[in-house]
Amino acid sequence: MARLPEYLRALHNLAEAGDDTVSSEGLAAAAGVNSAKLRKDLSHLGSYGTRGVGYDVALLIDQIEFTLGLTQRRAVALVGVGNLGHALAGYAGFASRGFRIAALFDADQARVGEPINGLNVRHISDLAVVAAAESIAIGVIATPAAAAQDVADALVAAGVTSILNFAPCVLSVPEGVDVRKVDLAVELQILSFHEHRKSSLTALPGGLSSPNGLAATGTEEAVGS
Ligand SMILES: NC(=O)c1ccc[n+]([C@@H]2O[C@H](COP(=O)([O-])OP(=O)(O)OC[C@H]3O[C@@H](n4cnc5c(N)ncnc54)[C@H](O)[C@@H]3O)[C@@H](O)[C@H]2O)c1
Repeated sequence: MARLPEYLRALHNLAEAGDDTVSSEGLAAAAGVNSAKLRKDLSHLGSYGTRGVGYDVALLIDQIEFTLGLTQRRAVALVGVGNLGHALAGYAGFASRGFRIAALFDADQARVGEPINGLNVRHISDLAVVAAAESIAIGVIATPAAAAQDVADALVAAGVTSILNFAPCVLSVPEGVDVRKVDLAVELQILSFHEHRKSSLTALPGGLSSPNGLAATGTEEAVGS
């Protein structure tokens, strides 16, 4: 499932470039996976491609969007319109990926009423009313960690059952509520680990460096997956 959004992004790029079909090798390279894995993934969707032709780009987009539930554009509420929240609220790319930022909330009265990307920031106390009116499906938390659990509780009370949490803390939510966490510091720490491992592989006992430049091979993981 985590690879499907990568295939979808690559397929949209191909469609924009005017490509009607793509080989499994071409799509695998564009999505950064190996082609055997891609063929196996797509076979689970019932998509096998045509020998010598490849996959129909538009059809595969439809199949992946259907599988990911993207045929319906989901409404997103963003809570916490500070530095990060401003950047997220102003990002135009969500719409083309199937999401509509439908409401912005903050607890700071000084921010309430501020227009960002066609929406006015609302006070967090309006969350329940707005969530019902806008059929909010996903809540994004971009508040300080100390406020995040209260915000998550308010989102759940307002009927939101999917939360994307940017605050560096663990949220406790009732069963049936899905939480995904994005933490760039964790990703940096993982890269730091790889850096550390590479330098210890090149270091010889006694603190000398390997003359052959022996190094670990590169790895790539999707941020947030
Ligand atoms: N996940 C990541 O990779 C990543 C990267 C940067 C920042 N962060 C985190 O994102 C969060 C926001 O960072 P920032 O730099 O934008 O902070 P910020 O202080 O600029 O903004 C936080 C906003 O949340 C609002 N807020 C506070 N309590 C609230 C509440 N109960 N309800 C609604 N709004 C409330 C504040 O008024 C403020 O506008 C922090 O938790 C930070 O650690 C995460």
